[in-house]
Amino acid sequence: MLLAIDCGNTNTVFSIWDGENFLCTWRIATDHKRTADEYYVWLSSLVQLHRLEVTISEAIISSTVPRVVFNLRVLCNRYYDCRPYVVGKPDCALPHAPRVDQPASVGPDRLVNTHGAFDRHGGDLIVVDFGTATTFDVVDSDGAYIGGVIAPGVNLSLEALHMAAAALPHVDITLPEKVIGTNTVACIQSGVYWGYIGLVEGIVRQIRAERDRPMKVVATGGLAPLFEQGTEVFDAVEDDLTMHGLVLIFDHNRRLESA
Ligand SMILES: Nc1ncnc2c1ncn2[C@@H]1O[C@H](COP(=O)(O)OP(=O)(O)O)[C@@H](O)[C@H]1O
Ligand SMILES: CC(C)(COP(=O)(O)O)[C@@H](O)C(=O)NCCC(=O)O
Ligand SMILES: [K+]
Repeated sequence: MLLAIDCGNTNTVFSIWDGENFLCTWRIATDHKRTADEYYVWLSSLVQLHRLEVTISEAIISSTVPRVVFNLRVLCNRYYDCRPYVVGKPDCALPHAPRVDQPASVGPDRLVNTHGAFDRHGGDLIVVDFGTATTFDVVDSDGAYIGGVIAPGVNLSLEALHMAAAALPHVDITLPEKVIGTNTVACIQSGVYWGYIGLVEGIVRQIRAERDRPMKVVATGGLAPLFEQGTEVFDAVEDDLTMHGLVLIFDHNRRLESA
């Protein structure tokens, strides 16, 4: 079975793929100080709790946080006796090479997302991922990542308002009932929610104009379903897009090795 690990700046997601299905998906806060032993204790107790029959013998990692990769590699070597593929490293091949100024500096999560989305939807896509940052990744007709947009994430924007303005509390994002807020919390929620809807719709419109062709929009990330309620701009919302991309990239490398 394959252990697929997607490490973002806020959360790290672990999924186990049995060749046909994901048996489980679990999240842990990203923390570069976490050791291989700590990951293993956490993972194996969840496996036990869910009474899963699991034998991990292969692994693939995508990480936007370079320092966590060392301990994740140790986890795979020590406890699962395997050498993981790490997306973005030279020994992990990609089916579609990115066409940008510095391919090596593209966030691996973005490359994984574009592979997952291209496989499901074909070319000329915009992939929107609501993570710590909100990213827009443009996929060409042949599946290559050709650039995109990085905007501050929803929770970062809320946190920045709270940090910079003495009278503004920390609030959580929700779908506001109205645009005009009648108290401080409602005003902030409206500004971030509808501001974000405007950001997403505006960027999508401008990307389509720049590319001058029809493009599908696929959204992913924990907050995608919330934003889907306020706009018609998404053609699909898929919470397993990154994991799907990781499985595809893993299979591609396996095929290359056995060829
Ligand atoms: N369902 C959700 N509801 C509210 N906030 C969420 C949800 N899912 C994720 N978040 C928040 O969105 C932010 C980005 O989360 P995540 O997608 O895990 O980011 P990353 O991939 O950068 O680690 C985090 O602040 C997280 O707490
Ligand atoms: C843009 C990101 C911070 C998004 O990370 P995330 O929100 O998933 O934690 C990450 O993809 C990254 O560090 N990218 C490197 C720069 C680039 O993609 O061009
Ligand atoms: K992201």
